[in-house]
Amino acid sequence: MSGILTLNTGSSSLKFGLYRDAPEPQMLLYGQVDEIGDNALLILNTSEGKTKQKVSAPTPAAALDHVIKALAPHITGLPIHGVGHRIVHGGTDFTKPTLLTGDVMAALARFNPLAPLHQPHNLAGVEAARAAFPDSVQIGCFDTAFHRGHPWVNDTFALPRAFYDEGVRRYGFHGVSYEYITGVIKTTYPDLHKGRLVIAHLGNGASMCAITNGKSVGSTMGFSALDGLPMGTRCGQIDPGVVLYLLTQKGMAPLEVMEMLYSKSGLLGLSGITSDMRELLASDDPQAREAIDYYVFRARREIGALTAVLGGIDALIFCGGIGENAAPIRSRIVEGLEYLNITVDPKQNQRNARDIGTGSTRVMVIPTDEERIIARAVHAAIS
Ligand SMILES: Nc1ncnc2c1ncn2[C@@H]1O[C@H](COP(=O)(O)OP(=O)(O)O)[C@@H](O)[C@H]1O
Ligand SMILES: CC(=O)OP(=O)(O)O
Ligand SMILES: [Mg+2]
Repeated sequence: MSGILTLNTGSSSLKFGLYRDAPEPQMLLYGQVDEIGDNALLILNTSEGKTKQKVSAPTPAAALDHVIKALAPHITGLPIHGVGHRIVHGGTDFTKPTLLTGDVMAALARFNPLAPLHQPHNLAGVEAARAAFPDSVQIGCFDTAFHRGHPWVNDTFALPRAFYDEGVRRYGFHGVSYEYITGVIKTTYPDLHKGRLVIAHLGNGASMCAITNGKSVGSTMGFSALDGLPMGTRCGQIDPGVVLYLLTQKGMAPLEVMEMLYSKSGLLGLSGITSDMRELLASDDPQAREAIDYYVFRARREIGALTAVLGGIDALIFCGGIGENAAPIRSRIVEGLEYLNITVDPKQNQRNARDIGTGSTRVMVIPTDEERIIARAVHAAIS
């Protein structure tokens, strides 16, 4: 009997899952360390219920130490043979789950500047897991991999050609989540699988993906995880002229601009209050309302754009923390999409039901499960 651990290490949270190895890995527990820092919170969900514990975890490695302590009683007799990691950026080369050797880690570290909120933390999680479980293999699953078959026109920017060749192109992210949702569609609704899907992954980070025949043909995220929809703290689509203005006219330093675009913009920047959609929905502050107005407007606009890429739409699928739970956001996004036969039933929407649509285009809510995709990849690697 062996165990599989999955890790999704971010700048402010570390999510983990423990599985018993099997062709369809069996989840034993899952949890997360939130707000990595001196006042972090370790949440553990087991068959016996949920526990929460304040911990001091100034770094992702320190957070992993707490996770390992919490796992100890659950992994006696279940040696961890493989640890699977969500790695946000795999560039053009890493198109499938990969053994994270020293050479691969060095190659992946080159993408740190392209995903500064994610990649360095993802890689730190790998090193911490390697040290904690020296007998295990480390497997990386890449958020960019699902998008690698994009048609060229969806991958390129209209810059001098040499930049595309050196890797300045639209990669697309959240691929592990899109792979999971596409898999659910394939097994549960085989007819729909052949159709034209727009999946909206609306979490802290957010993107949408256009899929046909189970393959990604377009995504709102591009070269970095900044592009496309506005997010918790990231700006989403922006005219590059704004960045030039900030640098050349306002005299902002490049790192200052980066910090602003990644960590001070999006819902947080517009509302001036919070990046958390729950708090914004509960607030009657006019700026909170405007932040939501912009979020909804951009989401609706991108559904239209991706529908154009697909030449029509058969299903719109919501996932991610906001997509799965925020009924008022879903109903506002679809307002005005009647022309695409997208309408929702208010009661079904309120219940976060799987099928919430009333028109000929299906509208669905499917909880994503990135950890399961990672656990399956580890199973394949260790069997
Ligand atoms: N019931 C809810 N209503 C509205 N928003 C919610 C609800 N539950 C979670 N969210 C939002 O989901 C977002 C986090 O999404 P999640 O997918 O968990 O993030 P991450 O990208 O870190 O995995 C936050 O903005 C949070 O407010
Ligand atoms: C790529 C990305 O934005 O990831 P997350 O949603 O985990 O921040
Ligand atoms: Mg997420």
